[in-house]
Amino acid sequence: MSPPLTNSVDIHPRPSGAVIDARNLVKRFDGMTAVSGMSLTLGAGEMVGLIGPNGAGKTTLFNLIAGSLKPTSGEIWIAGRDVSQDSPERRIASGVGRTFQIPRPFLEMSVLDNVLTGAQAQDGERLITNFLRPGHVHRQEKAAIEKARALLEFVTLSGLESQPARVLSGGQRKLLELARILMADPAAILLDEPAAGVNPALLETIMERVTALNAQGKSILLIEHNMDMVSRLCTRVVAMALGKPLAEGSPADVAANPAVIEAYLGGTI
Ligand SMILES: Nc1ncnc2c1ncn2[C@@H]1O[C@H](COP(=O)(O)OP(=O)(O)OP(=O)(O)O)[C@@H](O)[C@H]1O
Repeated sequence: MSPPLTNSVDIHPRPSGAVIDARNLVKRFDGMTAVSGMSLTLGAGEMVGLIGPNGAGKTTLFNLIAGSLKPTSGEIWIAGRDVSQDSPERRIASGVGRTFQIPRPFLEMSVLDNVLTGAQAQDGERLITNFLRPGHVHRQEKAAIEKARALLEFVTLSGLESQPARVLSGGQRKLLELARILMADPAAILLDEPAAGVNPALLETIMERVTALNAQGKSILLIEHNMDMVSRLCTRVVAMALGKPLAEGSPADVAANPAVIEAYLGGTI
């Protein structure tokens, strides 16, 4: 069972056991506060929905967890370690992968090569190893290609591996991005609106693949406006508004919460 949601200060002085533990995060941009005291935990194997009206601060929270933004204050712990000052690359190595609302693959690169860009830096990228141990480097590259192919099969894009990524539809690009982040074997995955702009058939595929990943033990934090998807996938939902937690509970309870309804109707923003 995960610790309850709270926005009080310094409630977890020690590691909490959660895969992701965001503590009292604040992010100010010039003249505006996008996240203003947000805490949440993601437990091992959990799939949690993060909802809230436009501008609530959900994507900014993802950016803080993934490390593309540094918090004004507050802490981010991943797998029991304070990563607040770590680079995005180190956070990937710590086990967090994130997707974007609008994926930006390398359009002229093949689908397979796009997936390979998600591999953690390999020895082959170090000149000295290339020179001293070419056989080892070759085996690593072969293993990476096999893994990328298996992931393309998992996301149902195998038939397109040699095509340039520009031929993919919006939904297929989301699946490609999922395969790319899986190359780094993340324990926790942050999905930013996987349903947005995706046709219904591919949406089912995305939902199935996300369910399969969770069944494999991946912890998943899902930003999504599609409440049907959230209700089908998540057992716990956190609602935020104005950069803060607003409600937490089962999808049905949160959707019926008057403060959440009010926030969506524009009452609190
Ligand atoms: N780099 C930035 N500079 C200035 N303001 C920003 C920046 N990034 C986000 N904001 C502002 O922070 C607030 C929260 O934005 P954010 O994108 O996190 O919300 P969101 O909940 O993800 O919204 P949506 O559901 O529309 O994607 C918004 O008012 C936004 O304009």
